[in-house]
Amino acid sequence: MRMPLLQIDSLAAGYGKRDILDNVSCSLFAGSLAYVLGPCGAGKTTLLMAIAGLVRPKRGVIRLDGEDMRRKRPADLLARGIAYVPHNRLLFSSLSVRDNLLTAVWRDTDRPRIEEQAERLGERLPFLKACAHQSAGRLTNGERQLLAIARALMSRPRLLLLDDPYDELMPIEAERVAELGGQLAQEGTAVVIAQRSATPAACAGEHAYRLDAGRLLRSEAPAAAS
Ligand SMILES: Nc1ncnc2c1ncn2[C@@H]1O[C@H](COP(=O)(O)OP(=O)(O)OP(=O)(O)O)[C@@H](O)[C@H]1O
Repeated sequence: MRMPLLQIDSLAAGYGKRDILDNVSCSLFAGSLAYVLGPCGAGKTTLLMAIAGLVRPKRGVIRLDGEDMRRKRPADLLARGIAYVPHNRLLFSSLSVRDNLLTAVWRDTDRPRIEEQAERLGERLPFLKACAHQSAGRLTNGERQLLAIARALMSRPRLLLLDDPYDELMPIEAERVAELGGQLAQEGTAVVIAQRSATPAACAGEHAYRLDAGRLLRSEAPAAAS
């Protein structure tokens, strides 16, 4: 039987004594695109951060390729293929586009591989090359979001977690981000997109979950692009 890339069983997580996630279970296969929907404060960020090792689970198990990830540090999880793109993108506005991309590189020991990946991303997202020496602060919101995703892709993740990626984007920018998520999934990356509600940028036919009072429920597929 095919093993899920990510398997979450009975996960509880939160802050201090307060549980935000309660008994969350789901699984995700390589090459799938999943949406986690929920209103402000539902716990979407908490869930993605727990998967990325940035919030410690209180109970339950998170497995990657069947291996328990609970005690792994965020850097280990990154090395194992989990990349998280935060809600506010966390770019360095005064640094160039290229330098923002290279902030993803922790060790400079494999320069040809780093250059090769930066080149590949530049072919996929031409503005990365065209604006390489421009400061990230001068990019549009859509470009900033794509740069944040490209930075995460520098580590060639198998699981990409996008936290509210369509926030403050114009519809055409949101479509480009959605298109990139779809392409990555088709190429074999598992992509999770957390957002407040189904939007036109979210495509039909994908896995959709809803966070409700700390529980993760299967939801109707988000509306088709219009
Ligand atoms: N570091 C923290 N310490 C304490 N409480 C927190 C912390 N981070 C988030 N919370 C609380 O946890 C709850 C869930 O927050 P979370 O950011 O996971 O929700 P969300 O669904 O991502 O919301 P949004 O759509 O606004 O980003 C909220 O009540 C929030 O106030």
